Amino acid sequence: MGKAISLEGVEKSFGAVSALRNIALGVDEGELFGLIGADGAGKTTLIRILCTLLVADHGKAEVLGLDPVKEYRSIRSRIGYMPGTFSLYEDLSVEENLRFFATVFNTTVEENYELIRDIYSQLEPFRTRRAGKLSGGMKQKLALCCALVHRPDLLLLDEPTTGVDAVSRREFWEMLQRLRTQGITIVVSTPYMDEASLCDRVAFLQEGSLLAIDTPEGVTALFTAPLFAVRAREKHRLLRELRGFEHALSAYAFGSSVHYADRRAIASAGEIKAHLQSRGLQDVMVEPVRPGIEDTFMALMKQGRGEGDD
Ligand SMILES: Nc1ncnc2c1ncn2[C@@H]1O[C@H](COP(=O)(O)OP(=O)(O)OP(=O)(O)O)[C@@H](O)[C@H]1O
Repeated sequence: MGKAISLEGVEKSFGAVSALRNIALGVDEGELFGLIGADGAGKTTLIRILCTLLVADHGKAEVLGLDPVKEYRSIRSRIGYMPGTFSLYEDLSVEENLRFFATVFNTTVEENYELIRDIYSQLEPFRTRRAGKLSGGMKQKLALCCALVHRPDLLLLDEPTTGVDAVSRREFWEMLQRLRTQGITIVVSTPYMDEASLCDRVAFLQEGSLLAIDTPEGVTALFTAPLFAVRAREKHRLLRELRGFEHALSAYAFGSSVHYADRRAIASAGEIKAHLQSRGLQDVMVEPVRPGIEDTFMALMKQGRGEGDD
């Protein structure tokens, strides 16, 4: 299988800020690839380099086998890009926006209708409505249609689900899964760690550095410490006590419980419970849990900040 994207030693700085440091990654054709990272991690910078809107300071980049500097025109005609902020014409209707993007790419909505039919059918009832008057979820769907209308080989989506409600978020990912089966390579950035598990592979970025790149299962396998879900009546105190426990590797709030990782190879729930009770905590419950992708990201972030097990 060919590579849709290949980066080696890519660097980008803005003044004193290193937005990307020594990035090496490859994305296979047909992959659904996630770029996961918090605000400021470098996701937007990376996507802008891939869609030829920014030039890297150093390193080698290839997009669809082409050079983003010398062959930016060819790349632009073969990619679909959805920026993080709403970029459509708010004064044009749904239908007019779509026709506009089709015309810019020398095609027609009819020519590639099959590709967008699923998504566009949900927008059809609002086709004469101005884009600016659509709900957040509907705006995202229209932006996706506009990015797809010329049947790109590579789709670059910058935080498409940020600020979108949970139902629209799920629907959006279902759309991406369907698009992948149509042979389109998709790179999608997100600050939501739970979305990582929906990708074929993910790259995890922190402060411009790549901390891990693997399948969701591969990332999860990096977490090897004994892990427990712990509850008690006073959650804040529980967190403090767990962090202060002499064997603690880490403890962080996780939904309604606290996930506690122990730095020893083997640790027992009974011992941790007894310790917390001896510290005066009430209604303590401790049970072993399997690490998920979010646990691994939390651990990688901690190591990335130099707070790893020392
Ligand atoms: N044009 C610019 N001028 C100066 N600094 C910039 C510029 N663009 C990005 N940065 C800085 O580079 C770093 C990476 O930013 P980037 O936008 O790529 O991160 P991100 O992961 O996309 O996060 P966000 O969700 O906030 O967009 C940040 O520290 C940001 O402030």
